[in-house]
Amino acid sequence: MFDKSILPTTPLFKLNGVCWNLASKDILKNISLSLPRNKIIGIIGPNGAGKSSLLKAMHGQIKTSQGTVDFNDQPILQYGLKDKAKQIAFIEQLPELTFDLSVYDAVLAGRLPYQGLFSFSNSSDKNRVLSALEKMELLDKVSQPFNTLSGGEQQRALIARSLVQGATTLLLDEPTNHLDIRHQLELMQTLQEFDGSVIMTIHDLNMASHYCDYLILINEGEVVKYGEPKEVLNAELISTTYKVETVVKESSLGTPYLYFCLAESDPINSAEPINSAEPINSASLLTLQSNNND
Ligand SMILES: Nc1ncnc2c1ncn2[C@@H]1O[C@H](COP(=O)(O)OP(=O)(O)OP(=O)(O)O)[C@@H](O)[C@H]1O
Repeated sequence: MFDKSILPTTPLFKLNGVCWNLASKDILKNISLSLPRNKIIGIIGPNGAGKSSLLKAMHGQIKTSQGTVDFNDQPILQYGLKDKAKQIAFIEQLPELTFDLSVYDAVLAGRLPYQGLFSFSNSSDKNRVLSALEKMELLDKVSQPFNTLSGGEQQRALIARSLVQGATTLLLDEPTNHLDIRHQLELMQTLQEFDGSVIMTIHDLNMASHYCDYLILINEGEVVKYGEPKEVLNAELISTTYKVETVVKESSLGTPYLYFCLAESDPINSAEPINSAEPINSASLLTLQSNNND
């Protein structure tokens, strides 16, 4: 659980001059960031920019070449595995997950950090698992093999495991990957309702604009811009970083909405917008969300 002695104003993560060099390649270059708690923060940038590497550095999965990563005012590399797992859940991209377990057992695995060498799960663990599955609307799948769930259901089961783990910080690597638009919206809504902090890599800039409180735009291992979506999703910055023509409009909710095309075409009138089709028209988005709540 979150350590109550930590002041709410203490950054969740503080990165100071983080560099990661591997085989003479600079994968992360001098990254300094101070990230607030209880927000949804999106890491955006082109393929190979270093988004997943940054997420792994925050989780202490890689030993950076220079600089420090502090989580709740303590170096992430000093956390023991169990202690870290009680606070942070790292959810990788789905294709790498091959649980040969039932949904129940996959979620119960979230209690491992709380168990001793010879202790087994008890009735309170069972209640936690069932309550998390209920929250994620997966109670009817409890005995189903995890591998047979749809991508969206697997993501929800992994979030249930994070809840059972007691983690108040979720680090997610491209959680919307492989999900159809409805499941993407459902997942983002679940993350909005999560009672804690969420940091995720995400490719869909319009989805990021709509759901993230802050964005970190990175390119070639460097932070290009960090701030609120309206500061980061600037046509010039996005055009330069992604090497596409970009036009930014304002959605009816006041968030940036971006149109793209390859250089020298007109982004709005060109035939094929490359990411989410026609405005993630906020009205229809909200209609869908409110339908889900019925
Ligand atoms: N373990 C590794 N060994 C060698 N190179 C690596 C390793 N991890 C990452 N890289 C390289 O670092 C760069 C950044 O990779 P990373 O996966 O962080 O990018 P990304 O922004 O998440 O990309 P994508 O959007 O394609 O998932 C890439 O050039 C990648 O090949």
